Amino acid sequence: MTPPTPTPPAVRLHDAVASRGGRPVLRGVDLTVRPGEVVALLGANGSGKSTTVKAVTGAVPLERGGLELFGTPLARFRAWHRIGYVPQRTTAASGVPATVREVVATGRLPLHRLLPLRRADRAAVDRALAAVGMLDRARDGVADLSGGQQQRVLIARALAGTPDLLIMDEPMAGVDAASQQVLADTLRAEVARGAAVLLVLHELGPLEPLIDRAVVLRDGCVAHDGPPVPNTGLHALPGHDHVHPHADHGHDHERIRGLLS
Ligand SMILES: Nc1ncnc2c1ncn2[C@@H]1O[C@H](COP(=O)(O)OP(=O)(O)OP(=O)(O)O)[C@@H](O)[C@H]1O
Repeated sequence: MTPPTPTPPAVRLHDAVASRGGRPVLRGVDLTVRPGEVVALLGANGSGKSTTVKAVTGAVPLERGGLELFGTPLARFRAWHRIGYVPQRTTAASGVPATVREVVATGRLPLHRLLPLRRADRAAVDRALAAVGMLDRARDGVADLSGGQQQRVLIARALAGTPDLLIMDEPMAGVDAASQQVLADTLRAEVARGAAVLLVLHELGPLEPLIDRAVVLRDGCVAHDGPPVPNTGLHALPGHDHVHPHADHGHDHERIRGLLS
């Protein structure tokens, strides 16, 4: 009997080299995210985190190396509806004359193209709004929301497409503690249904128990790829009692703490 074909990773970025504004930014990045896995991309300002996730969405071209999404090379990949992307927070939403529901409904566009929303689409939009606690604001204009609320709307837009890969660039930035907990619960549900999650973070915060792997960038290179590291500011939460299987790698931890400072 032939053994079952293993499920390919949701993301396989290998030896990625990319420039921005004519300057080299990624200098050989390897990054793999498997279904059901939550990977945090960490590193100092300017280390290349946003550029890496933009490369994963095909928005930043690679000069060397390769990208496969769900086992398909980027050049042949068409299943963009399988990916939900929440960009780094901007103020771009102010001035957009759309309601919360309209913005979240655009997350269904890749699935139903330009056809009118069907009942299943409307239900998915409602579910996504409820997941981020914004169902009661569905009719409000996005321009009238606070920055943190706009961020939740963008997260709901990504969730509405029930993606197999969810990519979020600093989803916690400017989000209060209660909303961070809402996001943590939402991500837990996404992972439970088998989604892969790639997060750009500065601190793990309430997401810490969900993170399977931390990838730390330094100057466009991967400086660490493994379990999240205690006491780096990532795990320095009160009451943190998570025990790591690699907790004996004291020297590694010292080194990684240095990388993040
Ligand atoms: N559109 C752009 N044009 C030119 N240079 C850019 C552009 N975007 C990013 N860069 C440069 O690329 C480098 C990496 O930026 P990137 O946004 O990937 O870093 P980051 O790790 O996400 O940083 P942060 O934590 O500050 O968000 C920086 O030196 C930045 O100045």
